[in-house]
Amino acid sequence: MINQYRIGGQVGKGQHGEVWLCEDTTDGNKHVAMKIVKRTNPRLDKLNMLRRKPQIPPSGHTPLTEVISETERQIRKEIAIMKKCRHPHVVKLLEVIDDKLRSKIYMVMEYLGGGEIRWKDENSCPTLRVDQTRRIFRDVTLGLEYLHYQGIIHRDIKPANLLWSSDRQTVKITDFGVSHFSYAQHLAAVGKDISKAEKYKEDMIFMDDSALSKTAGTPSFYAPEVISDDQYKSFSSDSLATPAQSIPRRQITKAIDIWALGVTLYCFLFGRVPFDPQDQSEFTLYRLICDGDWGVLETMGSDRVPTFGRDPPNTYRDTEGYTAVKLLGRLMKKDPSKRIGLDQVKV
Ligand SMILES: Nc1ncnc2c1ncn2[C@@H]1O[C@H](COP(=O)(O)OP(=O)(O)OP(=O)(O)O)[C@@H](O)[C@H]1O
Repeated sequence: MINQYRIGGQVGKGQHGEVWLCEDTTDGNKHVAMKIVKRTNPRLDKLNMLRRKPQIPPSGHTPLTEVISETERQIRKEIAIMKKCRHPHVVKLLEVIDDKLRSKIYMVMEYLGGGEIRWKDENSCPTLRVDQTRRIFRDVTLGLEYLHYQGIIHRDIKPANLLWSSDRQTVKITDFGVSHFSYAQHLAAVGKDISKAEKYKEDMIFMDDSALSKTAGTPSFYAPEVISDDQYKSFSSDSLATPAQSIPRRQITKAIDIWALGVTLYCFLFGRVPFDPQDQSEFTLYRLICDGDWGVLETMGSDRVPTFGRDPPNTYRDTEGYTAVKLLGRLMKKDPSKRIGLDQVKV
């Protein structure tokens, strides 16, 4: 037992901790999910320290106990972001238990008993019908629209982070492990001026937009602007003449989630990722994402709805295939400024 929660079986394991199914004995033994994370992870802490500059250096007044590890900082950020979220298509954080004695943090969340979305079979054929994909896509779009309105960039939208509710009627966005809260983006979303902002002052620790320039998420779902010049361009032949430092870094915005939503939709419709290098190398993957095109199979979904190809003629305008391929094209526009917005996606 941890407080009122009776621990059952393990449902998953992530980079930072394990997720367990629990019963809330004060609420009719209702199922909840508990993510148990250690406050420190020496291996990850060391790796992260190498990757980033400290954001808030401990001052002479900072007690030693307040100097938190990199792992704990990430967990606190994840918790702060989840606390902001109350939406039918975003996993709900119910409670946080801080166990200082065991140096652990327990995150109690609503239990999404339907598990991960199965979108391909062993032959990489799609397992979802087009109407099922449409429903899932609608749920994710609404959840993502809410996150962006809150100023949250998820940064790891992919099928594995979309879980079914127990009744399999609803899909919810989960895993805020690499998400970012930007006060500036929140104000922009609600149409306010940053200089007049007083609220959220306690979130200063999470507002450093420079952290956005660090690559995070899952490579197959990276948007072109996420692939930093030092990862791709500095190794490309052009860069022999142009040092990587001289190429300006592109701004990372919520548009990276829209791209990842496009890759996710592609996975659901075709049972494979749009950019899949034969040599399995990360460099080729980055090149394909930045400069390559994606293919369209003749049919989409397990019900094999015709697509009419990559650039279907207007005569197919009223078909589902035409609409889906056009939508994929607008979601996966290489230039983030030309990428479709969620308001148009909904239309
Ligand atoms: N609220 C939940 N309800 C049911 N299962 C969940 C819930 N949250 C997570 N899981 C399951 O537990 C697994 C581990 O989740 P967790 O978020 O810790 O790790 P992850 O998705 O691998 O991310 P990371 O390694 O970045 O922390 C997930 O794959 C998911 O299947």
